[in-house]
Amino acid sequence: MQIRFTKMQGAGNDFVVLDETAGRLNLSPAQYRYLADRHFGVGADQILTVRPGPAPDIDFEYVIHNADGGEVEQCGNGSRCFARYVRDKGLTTKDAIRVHTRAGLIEPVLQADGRVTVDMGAPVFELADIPFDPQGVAPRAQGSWQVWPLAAAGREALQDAAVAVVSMGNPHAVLLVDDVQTAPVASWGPLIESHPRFPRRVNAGFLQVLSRSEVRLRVYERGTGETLACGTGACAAVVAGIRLGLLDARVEVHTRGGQLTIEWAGVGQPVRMTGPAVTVFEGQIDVPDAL
Ligand SMILES: N[C@H](CCC[C@H](N)C(=O)O)C(=O)O
Repeated sequence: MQIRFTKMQGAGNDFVVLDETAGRLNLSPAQYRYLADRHFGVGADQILTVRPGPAPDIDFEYVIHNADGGEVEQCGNGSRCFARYVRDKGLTTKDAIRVHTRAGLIEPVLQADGRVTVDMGAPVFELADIPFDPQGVAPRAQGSWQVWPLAAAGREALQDAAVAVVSMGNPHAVLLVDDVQTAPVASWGPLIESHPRFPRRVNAGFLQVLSRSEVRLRVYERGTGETLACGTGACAAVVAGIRLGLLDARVEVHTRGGQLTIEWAGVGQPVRMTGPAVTVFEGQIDVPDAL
C-alpha cells in the first residue's frame, strides 16, 4: 500500500502524520509499527492521524499510535504538530482549532512566533482514572501532596522510588531526581512503564527542579521508550511539582529536544502548553499489506 506522509517534530519528539480526511487507510498495529520503525520504515515516536471532526462544531479528530502500534489517548507535542499540519495543508484557515481526541477536546492555537499553545484540559487525580492500583500500599506524604512507593517483587531496583501519579488523558508517573543527566532513565524507565500497579502501563517522568519556575525533564514513554521530549509528560510533571509545593503556576521545562512552557492555575483548571511544531519532510512509502 502506497502511503503519503509528513514527518514532523515538536521539541524533538517526532511523528509520522497521516491524512485520513478523504478516507480511512485502515492500518493494522503491525503497519503502524512498520511506519514508526527507524530502520525498515520512516521512523517516529508516534503516528498521528488526521480525520474530519465528529460534529459540526469540532474541526478535526486526532488519533495517536505509539511506536509499538498501540493506540493511546493523548499526545501533547503531537497536538502542536497536528495544528501546524492542518493549517499548512489548508485543511483549515483558523489559527485556533477544536480537536476531538480519545482523551476529550483540546484547543491548539497557532502563535505569531511559530509556536503553538494548546489547552490540554484539566489533569485527573482519581486513582481509578489514571489508572493506578495501589495494591495495598499506602501513599507517602511529600511536601504539600503525596507520592506512591513502587517497591514490588521483581522490581527490587525501585526499592526507594516513589512517584506522583497524574493523568493528562494518558497516564504519568513523576519521579523527583537530583540530576536528570545521571537519573536511571534506561534502567528504571522500563520497570516503571510496565509496573503492575499501572494496569494500562504508564509514562515515566524524571523531574529535576531547578527553581520554582524552571525544571529539567526526561521521560521514558509508554510504548516508545525515552523520547527527546514528552508534551503530556511536561504537563504532568509541572502539575505534580505544583501540587507538591515545589513550583509556581508558570514553568519553563527544559527537555533534551527543546523547551516547553507549561501553565496551570490549580486543581480543576486546564493545563496550557506552549512549544514548537516543525515540518521536517514529506514522502511516500510502500507499506506491506501483510506484516
Ligand atoms: N507515549 C504516550 C503517548 C505520546 C505522548 C507524548 N509523545 C506527548 O508529547 O505527550 C502514551 O503512551 O501515553
